[in-house]
Amino acid sequence: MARIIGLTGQTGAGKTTVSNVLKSRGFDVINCDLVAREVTQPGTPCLLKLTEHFGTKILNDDKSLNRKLLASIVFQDEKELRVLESIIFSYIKAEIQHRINTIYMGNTNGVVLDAPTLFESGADSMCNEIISVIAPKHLRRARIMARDNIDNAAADARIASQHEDEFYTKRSQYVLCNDGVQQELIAKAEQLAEQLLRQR
Ligand SMILES: CC(C)(COP(=O)(O)OP(=O)(O)OC[C@H]1O[C@@H](n2cnc3c(N)ncnc32)[C@H](O)[C@@H]1O)[C@@H](O)C(=O)NCCC(=O)NCCS
Ligand SMILES: Nc1ncnc2c1ncn2[C@@H]1O[C@H](COP(=O)(O)OP(=O)(O)OP(=O)(O)O)[C@@H](O)[C@H]1O
Repeated sequence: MARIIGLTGQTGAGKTTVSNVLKSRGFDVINCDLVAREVTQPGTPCLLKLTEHFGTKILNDDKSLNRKLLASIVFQDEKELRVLESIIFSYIKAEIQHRINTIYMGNTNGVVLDAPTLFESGADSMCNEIISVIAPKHLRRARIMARDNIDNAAADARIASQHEDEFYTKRSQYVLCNDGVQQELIAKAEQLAEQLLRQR
């Protein structure tokens, strides 16, 4: 059985930065944002269910999901976000389980599930241990505005749909705070990787 390590935290906190360090130390990483994209490719049963609820307005001309439009709907309206999650989470979890069963059967230091909605989706139950990355809200806002080219309102809407620090920290064995320069987070992640490798 592969060792499964959950990696979670708020948008812009620094999960990808940490998962890149863990990858460089021999851990395999499943990026659940990318899994969510895969399960909503054109023609998939998940995308069909989403259009049944949200309408075909969420599709681009080439039948792919208009992510920006869906984001503008669900991050403004908690009820719609819950509907999206009630449809998509089961597909995401099935794909994660499939990858763990088929791809990571072999030699691995561990599989990292990089998932902003690790607890909300129930994927935390697949994990042996959990790392949270936290950072002050104003830093997260600035980071995602720059990274995703979104305005203040869109950044705040996304942030507001997530939880406060304590939600993540009290459910995690390891907490990394990313309130300094990125190199500091990388150093903390390197240290944690050492610790995880020692515990193998
Ligand atoms: C709403 C969608 C279409 C917006 O797509 P978009 O390309 O604009 O953003 P992307 O997927 O890159 O997500 C960016 C960030 O938004 C945050 N976010 C995404 N989904 C959620 C959610 N359900 N609740 C809170 N925050 C979320 C995360 O921090 C994520 O890293 C997309 O985020 C989505 O399908 N979300 C539901 C699935 C999900 O929970 N994915 C997270 C992986 S488990
Ligand atoms: N300490 C830091 N100082 C400056 N920029 C940072 C720092 N940490 C991360 N960043 C940058 O902020 C952005 C968000 O970081 P990252 O992508 O690692 O967050 P995330 O937790 O994966 O976010 P999301 O859940 O939105 O995908 C990235 O562009 C990253 O390069």
